[in-house]
This record gives sequence, C-alpha cells and structure tokens, in this order.
Amino acid sequence: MRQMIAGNWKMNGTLAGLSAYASALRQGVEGVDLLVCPPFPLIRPLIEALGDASIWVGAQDCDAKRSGPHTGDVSADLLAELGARHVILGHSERRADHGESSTLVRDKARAASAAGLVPVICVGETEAERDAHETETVVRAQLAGSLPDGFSGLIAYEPVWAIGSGKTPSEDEVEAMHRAIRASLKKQLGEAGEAMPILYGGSVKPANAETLMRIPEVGGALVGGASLKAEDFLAIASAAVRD
Ligand SMILES: O=C(CO)COP(=O)(O)O
Repeated sequence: MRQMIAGNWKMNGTLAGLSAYASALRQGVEGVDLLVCPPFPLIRPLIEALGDASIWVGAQDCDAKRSGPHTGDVSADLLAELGARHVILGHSERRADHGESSTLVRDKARAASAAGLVPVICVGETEAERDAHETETVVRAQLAGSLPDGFSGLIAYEPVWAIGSGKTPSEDEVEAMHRAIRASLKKQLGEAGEAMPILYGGSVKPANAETLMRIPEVGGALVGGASLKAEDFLAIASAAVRD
C-alpha cells in the first residue's frame, strides 16, 4: 500500500513563503500520498497555491463542538468548507500545552468525522514513561481513550522524546510499537483496524527516512521540522514506499 507523508508545520510558515513552497511541492513525487498541515490561516491560501496538484491540505486541530460561543476555536465544519481534508488530533504538544485529554481527542475525532474530515490521531510516550517501561501501556490507553467507536482515519505514533530532538527509536523499537498499535486497533475496531495506516513521527529527516519507511507496519511519516523546507519534505517523500 502506498505510504502517506504528512507535514505538520506547527506554529510556523508565512503567507509570504507559500508560493515558493507550493511551486516546489507541485513537482511532486509519484505513488505517495502527500499532506501538508499549516496553521489555520494558511489553509485556504495553501490550497489555492497548490492548485490542481494532488496534494492534500489539512489542519492541526479542530474543536469538539460544531459551532457556538467558543472564542478562538475553529470548527471541523469550517475546516471542511475551506477545503481541508485531514485534521491532526491529540498531538502531544496539544496534550501538553493545552491539557487535552484522550476523551477530548475522541470528541474532536467525532466532530471531525461528522464534518467529513479524516482524523490523524497522535499517540506516544514521554521519555519518563519510556524509562519506566510503560510505553505500550501508555500508548494502548491513549488509543482506547482517543478513538471513537467505529473510528475511521489514521494513527500517528510519535514518541514525545523523539519530537524535535534528532533522536529516534531503533528500527526494532519502531516495529514493535507499530505491531502493538496494530494489535490494539484490531481489538478495538475489528476488521477496520487491520488496514488503518500507522504513521511514524519524531525527527524524520531525509537522512533516516528510507530506513524508517521500510519498517514493517510503518504506513508513512508525520514530519515536523523537515516539512518546512519543500526540498526536505520531497526528499522524505521520495523514500516512501510506492504502491
Ligand atoms: O511532532 C512532529 C510531527 O507532528 C515531529 O516533529 P519533528 O519532525 O520536528 O521531530
């Protein structure tokens, strides 16, 4: 199955820089699904800059409620109307910076699906949890709490300690965690859990992408820092597995 290479710009990117980025990306890479998730205000301009290129644009969060008096929040319905296709939910930075619980992530996933967006739900352990040998327990609990019944979307396994640190788990560790996540998905979702893509995220770079993307059960990458430069993002996409 072809892999998905997704870029999470986080709180980076400018309107001024969009057109150069989009034209570099428009050269594209065949046989790989590409997704870019810029900050909310850049979603529509990025879609327009990408034009007819088959590159998806997504958001980094949405609210759990459909509309109403929630100052500063953005609904899934509006994101869908803007042309976003995916939404990242439960990123560890939102879990940490905004105190988002798995229950809230689950409610957001429901709102996203109801609006026709594809949720990309993030899970992953902190360094302290890893040191305490709690990685699988933590990730299993995050999946159990964050995925609504009948969930349809993608999962991103992002060890918190690997994000922006230049450190990655070993190939065996990535494989073991992706297999553990697959087992949880099958248990929770039945048949739907068998083919659900599980992306790896955390210090994916052009230099390690080929190794990471060939690990069994890795369905693609969720890329932070390296997605900000179109050349690096495309180099990572070139390392992805084709269909
Ligand atoms: O958090 C990430 C993507 O969501 C990963 O970030 P880095 O690729 O910068 O480590």
